[in-house]
Amino acid sequence: MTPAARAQAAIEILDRFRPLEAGNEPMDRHLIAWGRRSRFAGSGDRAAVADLVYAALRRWRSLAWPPMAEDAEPPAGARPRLLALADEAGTLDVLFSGLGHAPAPPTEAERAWLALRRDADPAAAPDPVRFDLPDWLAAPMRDSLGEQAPAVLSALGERAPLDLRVNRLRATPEAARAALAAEGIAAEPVALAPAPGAALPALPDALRVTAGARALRRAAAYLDGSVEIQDIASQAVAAFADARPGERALDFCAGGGGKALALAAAMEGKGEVFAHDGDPRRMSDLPARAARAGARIRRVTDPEAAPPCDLVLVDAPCSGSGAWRRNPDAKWGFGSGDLSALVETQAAILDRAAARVAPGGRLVYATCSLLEAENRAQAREFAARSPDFTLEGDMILTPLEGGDGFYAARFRRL
Ligand SMILES: C[S@@+](CC[C@H](N)C(=O)[O-])C[C@H]1O[C@@H](n2cnc3c(N)ncnc32)[C@H](O)[C@@H]1O
Repeated sequence: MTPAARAQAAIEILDRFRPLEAGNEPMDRHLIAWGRRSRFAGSGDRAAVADLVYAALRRWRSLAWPPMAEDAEPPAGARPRLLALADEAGTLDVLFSGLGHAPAPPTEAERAWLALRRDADPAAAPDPVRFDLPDWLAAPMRDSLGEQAPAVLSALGERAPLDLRVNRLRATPEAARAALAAEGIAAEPVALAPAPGAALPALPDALRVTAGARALRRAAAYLDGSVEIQDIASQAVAAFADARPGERALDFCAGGGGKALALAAAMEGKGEVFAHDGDPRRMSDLPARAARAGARIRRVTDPEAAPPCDLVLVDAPCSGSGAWRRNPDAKWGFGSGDLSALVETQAAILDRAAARVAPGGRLVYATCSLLEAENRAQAREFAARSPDFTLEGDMILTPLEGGDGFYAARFRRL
């Protein structure tokens, strides 16, 4: 497919998706359905179309701002968003050529709108537009992020990097980098960038892929468990939990097991790691992942059956707002009722998980959220109703530190 035909495909996919309407299927299902309908599209085409679609979804509202006239609606549908992206990238005439399967060239009215857009001050847009959020969410997000809000929310509009955690049970960082390089994948050491005066965990095993990302899942270093795909903020949460060799750890919301695997590596294969999830099907890939990583992880369906643990990690179900640059479709369907329901679920999970912590042990609560209600407010309320736990410290990460947005609080049981 030509770049222009890919742009046309992205417009058609987005127009089926309709981001601001309720009850949408996740975008990855739309992309899979398009791939099935479009046998002519190779893997490079599919990746390029997905990139365009996600780029538009991240900035769905600000890309269509400003409207042509003060009292007019912003332009509707995917075409103006793709026009705006192409205009920003300087590829308008290449992508909107009207030749072959390309979208039609910009009309006079569209060119006039793009000129207006180029001259507009983005900071003059209303907050939900400027921050690319559903209307109701702009105020809670601003309250949660304070003066960092504009920078953090603008960073959520960028493509996320691809980070790896070198699995010390299988390889050293040097050996993993060499193995990746032999297959054309460049990966450089990467660290969190703390704000002045802030202390964040060191991540000696973190790498960032700088070239060859598409070959990763076929690379020997990935297939033999030398590296795991894991964002640096997610790695920082595992490091913050401070799992040590010989301990007994329980990952209470293990999902696919990314954090359980990181805990097992930090424990150097010594001790016990249990994994639990409210939906055990979420852990179905874990045995294969653990075998590949050389880690022993025992799945438990009933967490009450697990013995008291030195460390219980609650990587709670949450808005995912810290990772919306990866899943921008999720933010458009996220409602205020969803937030209240999550906050309630998180509190119930914390109470249940706390009962599995041995005296003197740690409870780590984490979310990939940027919202205060799911983060510090949740941790404060747990501390207030749990006299046998003390809050040792917490950590707030945003994309400004270089990874996804995450929160983690560590409590110690008396
Ligand atoms: C943020 S995800 C976990 C991601 C995982 N720890 C990782 O690093 O890949 C949250 C998980 O919590 C699980 N969950 C939801 N409700 C739960 C509950 N009541 N008890 C335990 N787990 C629950 C979800 O099924 C989901 O897999």
